[in-house]
Amino acid sequence: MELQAEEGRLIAAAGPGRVLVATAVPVERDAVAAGLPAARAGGEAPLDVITVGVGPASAAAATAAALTAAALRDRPYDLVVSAGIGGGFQPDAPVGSLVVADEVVAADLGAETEDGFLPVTELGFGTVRHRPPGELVRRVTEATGARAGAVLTVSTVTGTAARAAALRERHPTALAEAMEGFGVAEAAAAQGVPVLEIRAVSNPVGPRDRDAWRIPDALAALTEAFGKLAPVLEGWNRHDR
Ligand SMILES: O=C(O)c1cccc(C(=O)CC[C@H]2O[C@@H](n3cnc4c(=O)[nH]cnc43)[C@H](O)[C@@H]2O)c1
Repeated sequence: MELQAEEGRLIAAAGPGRVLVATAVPVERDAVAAGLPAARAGGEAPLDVITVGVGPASAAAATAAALTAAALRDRPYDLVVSAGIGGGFQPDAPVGSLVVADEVVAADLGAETEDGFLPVTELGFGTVRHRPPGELVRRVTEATGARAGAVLTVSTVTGTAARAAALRERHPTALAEAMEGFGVAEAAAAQGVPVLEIRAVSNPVGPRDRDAWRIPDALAALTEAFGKLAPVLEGWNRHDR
């Protein structure tokens, strides 16, 4: 496999569409890269896998920097993928399973009131939702067997059954939560680039229980998924939307 290592990132082969995969931490980056096919000699349009840090702010800043750098080199990306491990809402997203976001939702961006949570959109600001291209989501589910549903972005990992239930009540289609998707999506949207989010479930969303974590299994699921996804991502371009 032709794989160039640079500071904080790996470059592997892809096809016509330029794809940026944003993972939070190096183990996730390496799990994604391990699933990618060998680069074609002299191949154009690499698929880049980078680390963007934990949490939406770090993810947005690092993704924006990578997108801007690529655009300034006249090699803009056609698609950004937020990928990594995440918590799964039970029983719909069991540990070890794969989830693809049909919506990337900022679940705790808003205000607490006596009557409950208000998203920033109801306060008159911004956005709390990005929608990946439906056709691409469909192709990902077909290629990998991933379930499609909302993936929530939170700044605080859920640690109680009560909070898990409250999130699910506000977002009935939610299958997973993680901490970077919305930040990656905001950076992509600011540059007019579509976004996708893929999460391998490492733990249930709910009461904190480190013994229930299955990080190696989730990383293996991520590797397997990207093995199947490479042709889908390569073959897709933003005009397919
Ligand atoms: O110490 C804890 O109780 C705890 C529980 C869940 C996650 C963490 C992390 O520090 C990992 C954050 C990291 O992994 C993604 N992730 C994985 N599972 C979840 C989750 O259930 N809720 C939110 N994020 C999760 C996340 O995207 C970060 O990159 C600690």
